Amino acid sequence: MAIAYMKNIVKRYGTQLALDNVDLDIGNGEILGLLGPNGAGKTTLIYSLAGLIGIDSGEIQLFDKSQKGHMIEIKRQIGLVTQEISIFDDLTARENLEFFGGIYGLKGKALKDRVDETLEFVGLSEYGKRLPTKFSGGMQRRLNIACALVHRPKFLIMDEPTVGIDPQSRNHVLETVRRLNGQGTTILYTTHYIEEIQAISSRVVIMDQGHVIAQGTIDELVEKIKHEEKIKLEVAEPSEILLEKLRNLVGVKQVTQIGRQIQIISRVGSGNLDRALSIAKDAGGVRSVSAEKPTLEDVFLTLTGKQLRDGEEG
Ligand SMILES: Nc1ncnc2c1ncn2[C@@H]1O[C@H](COP(=O)(O)OP(=O)(O)OP(=O)(O)O)[C@@H](O)[C@H]1O
Repeated sequence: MAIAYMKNIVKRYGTQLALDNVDLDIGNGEILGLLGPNGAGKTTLIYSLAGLIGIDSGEIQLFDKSQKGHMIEIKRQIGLVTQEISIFDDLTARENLEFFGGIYGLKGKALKDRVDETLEFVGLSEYGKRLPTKFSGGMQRRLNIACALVHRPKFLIMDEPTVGIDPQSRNHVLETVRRLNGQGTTILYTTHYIEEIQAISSRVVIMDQGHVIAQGTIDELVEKIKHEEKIKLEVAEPSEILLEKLRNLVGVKQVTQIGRQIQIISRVGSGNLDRALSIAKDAGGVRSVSAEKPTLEDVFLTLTGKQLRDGEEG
């Protein structure tokens, strides 16, 4: 059963088409990983699903109800963790949660109990009386998540919740997502970190330029490019001429380079491993070579033509 359903969604900002006839179902109880390069339309999709921005056309349903006419009722069952940390610096962690719980109509003992539970859930019980300005980036992110959880939503939408945090806090966030899901919460999770998607998603949707271009389990997506292989070369002298020669080989779909490392996505059985090796030898020498099976990252690269973290640090 789908908990959320989007059909033919179109959203423009002026002349910029941000969502171009998007169809998407989110199944009850799944962790759906949403991947896409910068500007693909992920945040626009999330904001329209959460009812924060209007769409130009199409139909959105949540919990079997159309957004039109039922938004207040729907919003009570959604939690949204935004990319920017949206907490009050001059309120303690506990007061932040009391504020957000209050918005959802919680009060008295019910509110106190829920705040205690939520602080415990994100591992901040000992810090309830502290101001978030004294928190590390990871703790602030956890409080940000807690604020979206205090009313116990059935459906949690998370827009890059781990940006800029240390690995330990990231693991804590991922563990929180798993535990929530184990308790029955459906989660839509966007990130630029493919390893996070691999760690938690039951299904993945890849977007590019306002379109959903692929969806399925990780195995199903990798299956889509089973006719391709990944050749990795470490060359002595990388150059544009060398890259151009590799790109011109028949059957080659992608050539990317980072320093001396060159990665080639090529059709299986095209014989390009030997050809690439010989071209690279002539162009100054090869330090190492390997051929590997494609990964989710290669699916992304093949389908979008872009690295997942174009223009991003780390
Ligand atoms: N408020 C806005 N006004 C005008 N254009 C916008 C606005 N918000 C987004 N866009 C444009 O719409 C397109 C989709 O943007 P969106 O932020 O949804 O992408 P995204 O996949 O979330 O990107 P990122 O990974 O960088 O957050 C982009 O071309 C973006 O420049």
